[in-house]
Amino acid sequence: MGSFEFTPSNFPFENRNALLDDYTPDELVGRDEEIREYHAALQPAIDGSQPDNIFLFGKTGVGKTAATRFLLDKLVSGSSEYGVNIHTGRMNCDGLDTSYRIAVETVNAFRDADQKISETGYPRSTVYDMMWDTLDDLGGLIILVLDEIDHLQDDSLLYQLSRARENKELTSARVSVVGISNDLSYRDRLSPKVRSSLCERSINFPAYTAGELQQVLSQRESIAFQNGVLDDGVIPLCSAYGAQESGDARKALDLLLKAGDIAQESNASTVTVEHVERGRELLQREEVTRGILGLNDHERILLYALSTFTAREETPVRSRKLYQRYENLATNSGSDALTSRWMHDHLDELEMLGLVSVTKRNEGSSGGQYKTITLDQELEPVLDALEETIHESGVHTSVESWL
Ligand SMILES: Nc1ncnc2c1ncn2[C@@H]1O[C@H](COP(=O)(O)OP(=O)(O)OP(=O)(O)O)[C@@H](O)[C@H]1O
Repeated sequence: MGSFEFTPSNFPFENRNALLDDYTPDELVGRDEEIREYHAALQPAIDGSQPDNIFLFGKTGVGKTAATRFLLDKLVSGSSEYGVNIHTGRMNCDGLDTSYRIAVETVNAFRDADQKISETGYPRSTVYDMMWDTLDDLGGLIILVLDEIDHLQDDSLLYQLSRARENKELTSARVSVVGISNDLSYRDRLSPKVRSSLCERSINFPAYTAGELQQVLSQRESIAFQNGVLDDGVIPLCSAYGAQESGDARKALDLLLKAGDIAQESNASTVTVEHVERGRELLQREEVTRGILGLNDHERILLYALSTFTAREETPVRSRKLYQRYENLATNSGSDALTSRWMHDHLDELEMLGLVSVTKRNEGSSGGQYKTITLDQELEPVLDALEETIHESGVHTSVESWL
């Protein structure tokens, strides 16, 4: 047995942390147009006036948060240089999903440690009053960034903020809101008044192209890796996969990190395209397992039913046939099958998780519509993950006859 002592072994990395999600590079590449637009929208702040509210939208991993961090850091350092009073507060609405909680967080973000308030126990109007007082005490311009704003269950705070000056709640401070969302339908769900206020300036962050991802990854290469350790094809391949997977820079960076880790574990002398391919396989497996772990028993049985068709190369399968098999497996495992209506709703969820793909088809001259379904992942990792999670339900024994 080896000694298992820990000794530094950085190869192939120079600074592995530069590939982690919380790292913001000094310059952002591949987002010139969006950053120019965002910069212009924030420019009034440095001139001493209030910028419009800004709404940033685009799919996950396209640089919305990174661009915000980057520009607000520059704005705050500019404000001290030019003597303008600017404060910024950033909150993620994923953990703070009501106006009440955001208001408490806003109070606490700007108060000294001994003045912070508890998260519960006040009427909402009291919390709002404390928030107005806190903001007015700061004075000047306050930029509130609400990341994942679509998690906010009510729009009371957004509404109140849009009227705060008009209602004389704020007299010395002005607040601009930056809302960030990857839910493209969020804007349409807002009341017209809140929508027109929040979305005074909307900036779309499109998916990265493979070329833009190459710029992002090459910039990180120089910080994260030792000189010359990446084989030529590594960055183009990670970028191509990232572009294929919804143009997500996070995924492309994760893949580059995984390839580096695999090269390190196998004591290779360079990072190769084979390490990238192996890394991709492992990441896909992890993603499939994570998605399946979050499903309930019936969703897993449904996925199992679809896997049996996939194993026999009988996909795309019509929803009626899939439902029959799901019903069979559920009954055999001793649980009552849910309705076909349930199945249709949950197929949409499985599709959003990237596990299945659903296609609507027309019946032809009779004019009816039906759906066909295929598994959107490799069969083997899906079955592995299902088997890990489905033992107790009794489906496992009944499914084998179908495979
Ligand atoms: N143009 C870029 N240059 C360098 N790194 C980038 C760039 N765009 C994104 N990244 C990096 O990719 C990762 C994801 O980016 P970011 O968090 O900004 O995405 P997002 O659009 O806010 O996604 P989400 O909606 O999931 O929060 C981060 O690690 C970020 O540093």
